[in-house]
Amino acid sequence: MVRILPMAASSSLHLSSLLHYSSPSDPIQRPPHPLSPPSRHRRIKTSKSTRMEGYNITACTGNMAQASTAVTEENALEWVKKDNRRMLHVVYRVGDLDKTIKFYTECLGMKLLRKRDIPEERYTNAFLGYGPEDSHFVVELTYNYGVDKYDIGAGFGHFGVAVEDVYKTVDLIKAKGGTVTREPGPVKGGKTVIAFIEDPDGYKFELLERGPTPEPLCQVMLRVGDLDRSIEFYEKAFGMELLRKRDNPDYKYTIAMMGYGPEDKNAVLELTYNYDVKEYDKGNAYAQIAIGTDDVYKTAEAIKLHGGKITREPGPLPGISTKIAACVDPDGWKTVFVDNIDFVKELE
Ligand SMILES: C[C@@H](O)C(=O)SC[C@H](NC(=O)CC[C@H](N)C(=O)O)C(=O)NCC(=O)O
Repeated sequence: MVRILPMAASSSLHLSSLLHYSSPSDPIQRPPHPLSPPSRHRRIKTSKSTRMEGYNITACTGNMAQASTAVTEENALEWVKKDNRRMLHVVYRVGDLDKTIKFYTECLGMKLLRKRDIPEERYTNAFLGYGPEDSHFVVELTYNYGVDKYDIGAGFGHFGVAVEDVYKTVDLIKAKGGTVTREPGPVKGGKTVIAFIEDPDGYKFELLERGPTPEPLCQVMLRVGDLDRSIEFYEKAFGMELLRKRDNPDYKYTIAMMGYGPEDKNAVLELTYNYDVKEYDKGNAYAQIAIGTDDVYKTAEAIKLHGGKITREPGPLPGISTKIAACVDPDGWKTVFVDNIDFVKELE
């Protein structure tokens, strides 16, 4: 068994999760958006037509600087809400790609969408999900050669999968030898029928009983230390909506569903605050979510304006031309924004 140190994991993350973005550079005048974005964002824009005036405030001084900053912040907020955003995929590391692919396809009903091996960087990616990547939220598994075990930590919660019959799904998973950590039944303090299972690496999947849905892979649950701070960040810096907030005092937690459209049609980020828990160990297994944007440069500016920390300045990846920007939220959870046009070209 080989364990990797958090730092090693973090550097392999940069390579393995970013280098797969490769496509020709962004044209000056963009063609119509080829994605099928969520209902909220159907407007087609060009890079030039959305460019914001007064974005650079570094030349301003004194009161002027304050006035300019205020306007800029307003514009930034407006722009992130109008941007064509969608959760594209969630990236995490696994110790045995074939075992995980077998589990996700046979037990969870996902399809293997694509696989790519990067021998020079010693990793392989596999993309799996319930529909094509140009219109569905999917998982991006990373296998780093020779690394068969990771620490999932305590901050990562689970991935949510909507199924029509949780009991039947659990029976199937048991028959296939899968691990069920919470038997089917109504969620404590609520009515939704849920169950929890574990994949071969110990990542938890919550099965949620719902009617037919276009987006069965429906949640990424992360624990946060200050829910209001997180809600404000994801609203203002990321342009997400607070879709639902529910306090469960009997079980001492509050959840907030954040996303780019209604929960029944779009994958969402489920932020969980456990009373009095301010910090979590993040381990080295879970990596990040990727979100599509029409402009990584403005995305990064808006994140900075709202107190986010940019961990990779916006721009094309070296050697290839897909434009990305990366940041961490107030708890240190990472997100990569990917240029929408470049992302679609990658899939061609
Ligand atoms: C339907 C939707 O509201 C849920 O499924 S919430 C699931 C619920 N979440 C939590 O308890 C979060 C707090 C917990 N302390 C944590 O940090 O994970 C849950 O997991 N319920 C368990 C159950 O058995 O019902």
